[in-house]
This record gives sequence, structure tokens and C-alpha cells, in this order.
Amino acid sequence: MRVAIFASGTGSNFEAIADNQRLQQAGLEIVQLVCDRPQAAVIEKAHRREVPVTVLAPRQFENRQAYEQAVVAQLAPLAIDYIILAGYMRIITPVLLGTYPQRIINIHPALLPDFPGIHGIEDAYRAKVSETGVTVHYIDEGVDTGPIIAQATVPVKPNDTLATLEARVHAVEHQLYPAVIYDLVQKNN
Ligand SMILES: Nc1nc2c(c(=O)[nH]1)N[C@@H](CN(C=O)c1ccc(C(=O)N[C@@H](CCC(=O)O)C(=O)O)cc1)CN2
Ligand SMILES: NCC(=O)N[C@@H]1O[C@H](COP(=O)([O-])[O-])[C@@H](O)[C@H]1O
Repeated sequence: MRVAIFASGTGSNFEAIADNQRLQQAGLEIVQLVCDRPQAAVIEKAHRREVPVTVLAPRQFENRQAYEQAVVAQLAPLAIDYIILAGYMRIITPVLLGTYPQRIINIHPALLPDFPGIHGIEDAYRAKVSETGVTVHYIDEGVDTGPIIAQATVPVKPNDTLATLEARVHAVEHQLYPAVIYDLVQKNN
């Protein structure tokens, strides 16, 4: 199964996917990293793993649609089966959704529909919930509203700091996302 991974930041989920031996043995091919931020740390992680990188800065385009048309043009010759969002911090428009219908997935660091948006862990922490979690879902035109594929819970401990909770959530992400992608590879092959 040929995938492009989209990321904007650190790239720990990219790493967890790219370094997963079970996924490699099952036939996952990461054929491109797409990044919207030229300075993102994920770019070096991709270079170290010899994953081809496309960096497109949205501000260089007239609008969202033109930006995504440029992304589609980059991916068109690659025969991509799925787009995997891994900390990609841009809203996906109907340009990509129409090109890859039901083929774009995302990981969110909360138990959707609770705590949507870009601060899911912090929002859960400040809400003082005893349990949060991680969600993998399909992308649709809404934000964090797409069909849920899988969820995993993460306990919030009384002595947690935001940093200790973030670390616990990320550790669960790095287990759940590869497991979900493994199931997609099995179905797709
Ligand atoms: N169509 C969809 N696109 C995306 C979804 C989705 O569910 N549907 N999930 C997001 C991930 N996400 C977290 O909830 C998210 C990411 C980014 C934004 C956002 O407002 N981004 C700004 C730009 C921010 C920046 O450049 O710093 C924007 O796009 O204008 C909201 C939610 C991924 N995409
Ligand atoms: N709403 C989407 C969202 O908040 N995504 C989150 O961004 C982080 C990216 O980390 P990474 O760059 O280390 O993979 C991850 O925690 C992911 O769940």
C-alpha cells in the first residue's frame, strides 16, 4: 500500500509509522512526506529515512484551493492509495477530499467528539477529566467530524503535569496509528 504522510511539526507519528517493522513487512510504502512548514523537524526525519519530501508553503499560493492543487499535482504520478495526516495543521479542502475520497486519515490526541481542534491534550488537561485518549478517523469536510476508525483511552493521573500527560498520549498514538494503518494495509493488499 502506497501512502503519502502529511505533517507540519515534530514528526513523532511519522517516525512511529516509518520505523514500524511490521508495517514494512506487510507492504507499506511511504512514497512521500508532504510538509507545509519549511523549518519543520519532520523534514530531517524523512531525509534520514530517505523518504522523498515535498515542502509547499501555503502563503506562496493565492488561496487554499491553489495550494492543494499544487499538492495534488505532486502526488498524481505516485499512485497513492492513502494520505496519512500526522500532525498536519491545515484544513483539508474538497480539492484533496475529491481526489482521495475516503482515503485520507488523521490522528487526534483526544477522544472525539470531545476536545476537537489543535489543543486537544491541553483542553482535556485543563478540563480535569480523569480519562482522555486518542482517535484515528477519516477526514471529511468538517474538522474532527469524520467517521471514527479507532480510539484508545489514556488515563489522566492526579499528579500529572501537561507534559506528563502529553507524553502518555503520544505513546498511545505511536501504538494505535501503526496498528490502524496495518489493518488498512491488510485490507488494501
Ligand atoms: N477537512 C479537514 N481537515 C483537517 C482535519 C479534519 O478533521 N478535516 N483535521 C485537522 C487536524 N486539526 C486538528 O484538529 C486541525 C489542524 C489545523 C487547523 C487549523 O485551523 N489550521 C489553520 C492554519 C494553522 C497554522 O497554519 O498554524 C488553517 O488551516 O487555516 C484546525 C484543525 C487537519 N485537517
Ligand atoms: N488536531 C490534530 C492534532 O492535534 N494532531 C496532533 O499533533 C501532534 C503531532 O505530533 P508529531 O508531529 O510528533 O507527530 C500529535 O499529537 C497529533 O495527534
